[in-house]
Amino acid sequence: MGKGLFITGTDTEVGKTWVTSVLAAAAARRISLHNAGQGTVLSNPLHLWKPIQSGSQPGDPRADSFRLLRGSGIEQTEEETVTYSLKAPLAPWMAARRAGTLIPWEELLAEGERKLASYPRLLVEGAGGLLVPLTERYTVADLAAAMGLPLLIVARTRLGTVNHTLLTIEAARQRGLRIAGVLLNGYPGDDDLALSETIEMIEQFGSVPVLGVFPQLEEEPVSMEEWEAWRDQWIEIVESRIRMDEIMSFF
Ligand SMILES: Nc1ncnc2c1ncn2[C@@H]1O[C@H](COP(=O)(O)OP(=O)(O)OP(=O)(O)O)[C@@H](O)[C@H]1O
Ligand SMILES: C[C@H](N)[C@@H](CCCCCC(=O)O)NC(=O)O
Ligand SMILES: [Mg+2]
Repeated sequence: MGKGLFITGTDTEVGKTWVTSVLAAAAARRISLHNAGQGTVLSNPLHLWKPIQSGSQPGDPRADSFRLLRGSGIEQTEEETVTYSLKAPLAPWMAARRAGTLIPWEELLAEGERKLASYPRLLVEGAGGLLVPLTERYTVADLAAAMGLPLLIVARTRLGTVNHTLLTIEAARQRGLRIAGVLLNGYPGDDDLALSETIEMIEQFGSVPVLGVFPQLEEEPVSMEEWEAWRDQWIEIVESRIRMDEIMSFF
C-alpha cells in the first residue's frame, strides 16, 4: 500500500489547493534529486487526488484539478486528478443533489483504495472543511477515515483561526483520525508576535505541531512560464519555512 496525506482545512478558501500543489512540487523535487543520486528515474514520484470538486469542471483554469497540476508540475491528467466534478459551488452533497445525482460512496472509496494501491505516495485534497457533507450520510472526515490517511490541516493566520483550528482538531480526534500537523497559510507579514502567539495556542491546546507558515503572495499566474516561476518561488519558501522532513515522513 502507498502512503499518503489527506489535506483538509478549517474552511473553504483557506488555501488547500495552493498548499497541496506547492507541497507536491517541493516533494517531487526532493524525490527526483534523491532518485537521481541513486541512479533511478521515476516519472511519477507522487500522485494528486481531488475526489470531488464542486463549482468547476476539468479544463476550467479556476478548477482545483487544473490548479493542482499547474501549481505542482506533476504530470497526470485532470481526469486522473478529479473523480467527480459538480457544477454548483456548494457542499458536494447539495451540488450533486441539484444535478439530480448522488455521489456513489462505495465507488468513491474503491477509487481511493485503487489509488493508494497504485501509487507510492498520494496527496488527497478534501472539499471545504472537515465536516462538509459529501453525500446524505458521509462527510470529508469519513472519507479520510475510510482511507486511513493522516490529516494535514490548512488554516488561516488571521484572528479567529485558533478557534477554527482547535474545533477541527477536536472533530478529527473524535473520529479517530490521526493529525500530522497544521500549516498556516496567507500570513501578510504584519504581526510576528500575534503569529507566534497563535502558533503557541494551537500547539498547546491542540497537542499538534504547526509545521510552517506560508506567506501571502500575489495572485496566481496565467501562462505556463509564469506557473513555472511561481513553482520555483514556492519551492524555495517551502524549503526555508516549512518542516518538510516531518511532512514527508507521512507520505
Ligand atoms: N498564500 C497565499 N497568498 C495569496 N493568495 C492565496 C494564498 N493561498 C491561497 N490564495 C488564494 O486564495 C484563494 C483560495 O485558495 P484555494 O483555492 O487554495 O482554497 P481551498 O482551501 O483549496 O478552497 P476549496 O475549499 O474551494 O478547495 C485562491 O484564489 C488562491 O489563489
Ligand atoms: C465550492 C467550494 N469551492 C468547495 C466546497 C465548499 C463547501 C463548503 C460548505 C460549508 O462548509 O458550508 N468545493 C471544492 O472544494 O471543490
Ligand atoms: Mg481547493
